[in-house]
Amino acid sequence: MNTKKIAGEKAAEFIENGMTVGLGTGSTVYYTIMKLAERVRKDGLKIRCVSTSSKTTKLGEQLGLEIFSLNDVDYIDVTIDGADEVDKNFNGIKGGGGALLYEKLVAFASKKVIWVIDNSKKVNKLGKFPLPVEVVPYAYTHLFNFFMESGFNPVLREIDEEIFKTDGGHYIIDLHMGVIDNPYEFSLKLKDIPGVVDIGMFLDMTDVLIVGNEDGAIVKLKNKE
Ligand SMILES: O=C[C@H](O)[C@H](O)[C@H](O)COP(=O)(O)O
Repeated sequence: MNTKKIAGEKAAEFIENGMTVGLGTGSTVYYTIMKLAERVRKDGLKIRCVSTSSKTTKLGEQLGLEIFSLNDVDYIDVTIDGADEVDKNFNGIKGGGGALLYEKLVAFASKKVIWVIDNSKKVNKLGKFPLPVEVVPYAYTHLFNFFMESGFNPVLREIDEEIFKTDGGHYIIDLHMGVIDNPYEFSLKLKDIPGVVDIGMFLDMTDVLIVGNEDGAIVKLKNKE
């Protein structure tokens, strides 16, 4: 049973004719994008999309979805995205695929944000998943050393022995922190460091969580059981 598919496809049901839709990045929202493209093709669903990464743009365009730049829309009705871990308050860590900055910008421009995850992503406290920090390349060695001295266990993200570069042209340093007891305080502290562009901690940004299970998708609304 593909629980990512179950969650991803369920989220597509939230999209209606005429909407501007934010398309997240990753292997779960992939199924949402596939389903939306099918509805566009078969049912004549009319939507405008805004993408959160070059990967998603490529996929969307291949499937015939109309992709607009974020600056060309006034707002986004609904954004659907994945997450790397999510706590009971719908706060989460994202950026495992490196798309955190654009994902956060798209989420910020959205009236509603839906996350699609499988059961394994639910946590009591954030921090098990390494926290991605997107940094300006000009200063990355200094930021790395600072994180090291602070005891944050930093790892510079590389792919095929090359430093990974985000769509925004930045680098990512993943912090292996363990449990983060006060995410709000820690988020402010990190974002205050010069050269930190953004971090993969998404606090109070998500309205609906869709969790894929073996026996179907569970839809949870924020602050309601
Ligand atoms: O940068 C990537 C994104 O934040 C993804 O949404 C996140 O990593 C979850 O991806 P997946 O659904 O593939 O686990």
